[in-house]
Amino acid sequence: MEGPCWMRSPPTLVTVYSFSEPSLFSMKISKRFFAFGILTCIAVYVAYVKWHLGSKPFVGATEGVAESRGDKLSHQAVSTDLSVFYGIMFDAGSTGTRIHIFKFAQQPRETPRLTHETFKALKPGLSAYADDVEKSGQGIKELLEVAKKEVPMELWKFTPLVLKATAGLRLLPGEKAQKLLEKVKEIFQASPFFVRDNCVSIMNGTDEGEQLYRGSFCTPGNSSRRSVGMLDLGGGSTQITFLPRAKATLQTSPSGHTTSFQMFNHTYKLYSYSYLGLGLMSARLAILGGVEGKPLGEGEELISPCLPPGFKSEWQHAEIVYKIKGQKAGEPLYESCSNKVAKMLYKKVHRAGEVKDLDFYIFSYYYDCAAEAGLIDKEKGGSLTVGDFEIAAKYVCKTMEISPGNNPFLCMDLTYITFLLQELGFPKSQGFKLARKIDNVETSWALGATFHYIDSLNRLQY
Ligand SMILES: O=c1[nH]cnc2c1ncn2[C@@H]1O[C@H](COP(=O)(O)OP(=O)(O)O)[C@@H](O)[C@H]1O
Ligand SMILES: [Ca+2]
Repeated sequence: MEGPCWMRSPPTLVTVYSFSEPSLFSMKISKRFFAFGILTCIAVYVAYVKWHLGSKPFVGATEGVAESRGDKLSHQAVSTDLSVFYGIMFDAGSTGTRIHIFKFAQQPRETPRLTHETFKALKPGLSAYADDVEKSGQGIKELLEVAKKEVPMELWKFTPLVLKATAGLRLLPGEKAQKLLEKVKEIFQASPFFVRDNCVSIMNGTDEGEQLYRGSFCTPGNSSRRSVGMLDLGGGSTQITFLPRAKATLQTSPSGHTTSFQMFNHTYKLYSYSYLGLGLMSARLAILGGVEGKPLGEGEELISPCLPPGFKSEWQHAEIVYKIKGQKAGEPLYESCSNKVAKMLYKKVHRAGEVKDLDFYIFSYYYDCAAEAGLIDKEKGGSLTVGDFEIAAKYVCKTMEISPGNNPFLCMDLTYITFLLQELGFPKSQGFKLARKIDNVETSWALGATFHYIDSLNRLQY
């Protein structure tokens, strides 16, 4: 990537006081002020030169080691002045907790570049421990061990450690979510990494989309292909984020659907919205007719036209086990399922007219379901249209009329995706790119959020 991944804010301006009618008193004062002013100017100048020439990422990382061994990317610019620093981001998602350890390299007078990512994921998500907070710490500690192995010991205390939670914790009662976050904070504070008071939080949905977008600028080698839009289908929520070309899109968007952020000294005005409860696992529950956080009564079961006829099983979601059942054979599965899905989605999603003219990347469960249905390669990803999802949904539902197969939810999931994409405003002919990794970096909001966090530390410093 040629351009900077984030821009440093200029040094703060210093207000200069002047005295128009000098008296003896004011002369004394002004002498003191003059001396003070000179000292202030020198301090500001030194800070500015340090900022401008050193261009170091943040106070802790100025101690970063000079890199001489290097990895693939840092070899391109081997220099004794190359400083290396790290950032650790925990993604506490609704279905799992993941650690992203980002390694950055920075040449003097240049902005930092991402050179490597280490990624590890654990299941279930943090929200699964809502009633057993003590147990939630085990996974976090395990993932921290990965960070200790990855980050050189001398950089631990300069490496920021952050956890951001998404839909799983958003859907929990506030008090339960808070207890889980406090437990994580306790573990973080006992760790050897750089931890601030705001190190754990629940991220709002618009931010989630924004950080995903921000991160797309920062993957290595991404100068030529700035993606225009992104769709993320998580377990609890789904996000749509794009950079509108038409002014009308921003003007006619419902409130809360737009945001703006600064990057490359430029303000980006984004359309970004997150639908809580429309992530794939939450959608399954809604399609089945269940209610989030509410167990079924004695002898109750959820009967769905999207499950294979005659199928009977149990399904666990957010620590609740539901008895589930398919309907009796009758109407073709795809038709009955699509009626149910259409009702579930009715008036829940805002249709932004412009999306049909833009290019979109789609991630997470869009990717997983497409791979499971054999529509794309599991490793390499690929390109698909809304129509491809529909054809696959029809095919999978048809085969389920005969046998449930390996994944009895696949008919429901593919039908849901087909309808969700159309509700969001995409025509059947719309093509999407599906990628799990771009240049060996996980496509997730974690990278953008790490840049943003380190940038905010920089701003605090100056
Ligand atoms: O870092 C990542 N890279 C690629 N896919 C990810 C990453 N993190 C989560 N996912 C995908 O996100 C989906 C699960 O969503 P998640 O648990 O994050 O729910 P949420 O975003 O609604 O809280 C799965 O399809 C999983 O493969
Ligand atoms: Ca997620």
